[in-house]
This record gives sequence, structure tokens and C-alpha cells, in this order.
Amino acid sequence: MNNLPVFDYEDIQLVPNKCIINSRSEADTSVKLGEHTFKMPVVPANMQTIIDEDVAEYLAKNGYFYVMHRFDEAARIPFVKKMQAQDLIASISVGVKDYEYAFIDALKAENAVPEFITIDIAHGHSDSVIRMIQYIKEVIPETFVIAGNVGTPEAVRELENAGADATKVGIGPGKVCITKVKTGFGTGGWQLAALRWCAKAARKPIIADGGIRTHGDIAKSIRFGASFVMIGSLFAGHEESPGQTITKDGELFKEYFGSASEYQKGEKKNVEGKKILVPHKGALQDTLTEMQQDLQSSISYAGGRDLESLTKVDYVIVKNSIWNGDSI
Ligand SMILES: NC(=O)C1=CN([C@@H]2O[C@H](COP(=O)(O)OP(=O)(O)OC[C@H]3O[C@@H](n4cnc5c(N)ncnc54)[C@H](OP(=O)(O)O)[C@@H]3O)[C@@H](O)[C@H]2O)C=CC1
Ligand SMILES: Nc1nc2c(ncn2[C@@H]2O[C@H](COP(=O)(O)O)[C@@H](O)[C@H]2O)c(=O)[nH]1
Repeated sequence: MNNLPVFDYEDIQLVPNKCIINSRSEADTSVKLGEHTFKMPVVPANMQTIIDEDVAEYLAKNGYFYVMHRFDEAARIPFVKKMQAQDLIASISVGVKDYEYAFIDALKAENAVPEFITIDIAHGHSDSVIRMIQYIKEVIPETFVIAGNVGTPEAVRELENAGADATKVGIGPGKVCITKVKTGFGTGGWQLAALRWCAKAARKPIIADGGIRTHGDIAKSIRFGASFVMIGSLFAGHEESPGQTITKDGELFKEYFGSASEYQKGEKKNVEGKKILVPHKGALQDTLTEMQQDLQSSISYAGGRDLESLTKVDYVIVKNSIWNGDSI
């Protein structure tokens, strides 16, 4: 372990190759997950201040992958039915508490089997997650199961062996995460290296979750083994984002809080998340469009025409220096 190269997104620059396309618009950012193809390998975080039913519907209708959060438990079956009645993909989250087993039974009994289920807990390398993966695969085997979160190759292998179709990597790198300071554990500060380490062991897709601060970090995640990236903070603060809009000194902000924060939990117990205010950013589609254009540009610098080309580019480690004192 102590020989493991340790670096994070800001420590890496990808090295360009000769361009083979005539326009960035030729670069194909599409990606397959399970049986479905999506516009780009990016999914907004399954958090209450990032996604609600309207945002989920918008994303699904427009060809983007989404994962609905699990914090309005009773709304989940009606949500799956509503999406499927419109011929849209249903993608929901579950926890691991006892009542979630009855929920899985209910999905089947009510003929509301979603295309995707994400098992969403803080410490995913656990028997509770393994049991839940096995139960979902027993009751509704057709559902694609994403399990997490984890931060080691052993964890990726165990969850894959239990039947997970994809694993989600990232313990504590998130913008509103305080796990790293409250517990001393996690991949905060070396998320990209942890992704690389996990990806070497993975036989199925990995979703890199947390710590993405710029659009270039998406290309870097693909280079280091991710099939998808999950992003919270860059999607917070939009017109469509759930959560209160707040005016402070004449400026508009929106709140973004952690799923393990006291604001989510309603109590101060095992708190591992905080709340921040994010400047109001305008329309969600503008960000999605800019992200896709930047990723198309990344593909052109990789010397290719699709995401595959990003997986092979050379890189250099430039410890903490890519900003040169600048900000975006
Ligand atoms: N990606 C990340 O780094 C992190 C993400 N989160 C997010 O916060 C939300 C809440 O997560 P979580 O608290 O796991 O969900 P839950 O509150 O639903 O807890 C899930 C179950 O796991 C138990 N549990 C939770 N943490 C641990 C642990 N460290 N060791 C043993 N058992 C544990 C809980 O019991 P009990 O509460 O009694 O211990 C509970 O039974 C999720 O959305 C998660 O994604 C939270 C922290 C880190
Ligand atoms: N440690 C915690 N992590 C959390 C919490 N709520 C969400 N998350 C994770 O953060 C990412 C988003 O990260 P970002 O850097 O893109 O903002 C999210 O997908 C979760 O995995 C929390 O309360 N504590």
C-alpha cells in the first residue's frame, strides 16, 4: 500500500495526441451502461439538493442517465410507475435497512421493477450491502445494480462477486463531505489514485463519485478507469435544482447539503456532511451542454473520436500546479 502512487485530479495533466477529427462536434461522448446508451458518462449525484422528480424526468427525456435519491421513501414506487408509463428509464436508490427488503418485494409485486437500482450507503464494503445485492438479484434479476460506496480493490471485487453490475468508488472526496475530518478515513485528496487502484481490479463498470471540480476532471476519471462519473457540487445551484434559493448581499444562492448532514437527517447523529451555499448558476441544460462540449474537446486532444480514446492517453503528474495560481 505504501508504494501506491497517490495523486488527485489537480495533480494530473493528460498529454495530447494528434487530432483526427475536423470538428469537436464529431467527437462521440455517448456511453453504454447495462442495456442503455446515454449522451455522456456523467450522472448528477443522488442527493436531495441535486435531483428531484422533475430533474429526473428532464434528464431521462433528454438522454442523460440519472439516479433518483432515496430520501422520499414512499414516493419511490409511484415514481417508477410514472417514469415507465412515459417509456422512460426508472433509476432509483435504496439503503440497506430491514424495511428495504420489503420494498424490493413490493417493486416486484406491484410490477414496478426499475431498470437501475443504486445501493447508496456510506461504507459500501459491508455484509449489509452484499446481502442487499444478493436479494435484489434474487427477486428482480433484470435490474442493473450499482453498489457503493467503496474505496479499495477488495471492496470492488467483493461487491462484483456478490452480483453488483457496477460499483461506485469514493469515500469522502465530496464537496459537502466531512467524513475525512470526522473519521480520518477515505479517498479525499487521492480520489483519482483510488479510482485507478480500484479500476485495475474491476471487471465491471466503475462510477467515480465525488471530488469532480472541473469539466476536465471527467476526462481524467475516464483515463483512470471510470465508465461514469457522479457529480454533486457542479450540478448544485441551478434554476431547476431542488433546495431553497437564498439572497445574500443582493446575490442569489442555492443550498447544497450532504446526505449525511443534519439538514438531511433532521438530527445531529452520525453527521458526516455539511451545508454550503452555491452561487445561482442559471439553467441546468447550459451546464450539461458545456460539459458535453468540453468532453468532446477532451476527446479531440486525446487524438480520437470517442470516449475509448481517453482511456489510453499518457499523463504527467504536476503536483498541485495545474492552476498556476489561477482560478477558473
Ligand atoms: N460517499 C461518501 O463518502 C459518503 C456518503 N454518504 C451519504 O450519506 C447518506 C447516508 O449514508 P449512511 O449513513 O450509510 O446511510 P443510512 O443512514 O441509511 O445507514 C445505512 C445503514 O448502515 C449503517 N451504517 C452506516 N454507516 C456505518 C458504518 N460506518 N459502519 C457500520 N454501519 C454503518 C447504519 O446504521 P447506523 O446509522 O446505526 O450506524 C444503517 O443501518 C447516503 O446517501 C450516503 O451516500 C455519507 C457518508 C460518506
Ligand atoms: N461524506 C459525505 N459524502 C457525501 C454526503 N452526501 C453526499 N456525499 C457524496 O458526495 C458526492 C458528491 O460529491 P461532489 O464533490 O461532486 O459534490 C455524492 O455523490 C456522495 O457520494 C455526505 O453527507 N457526506
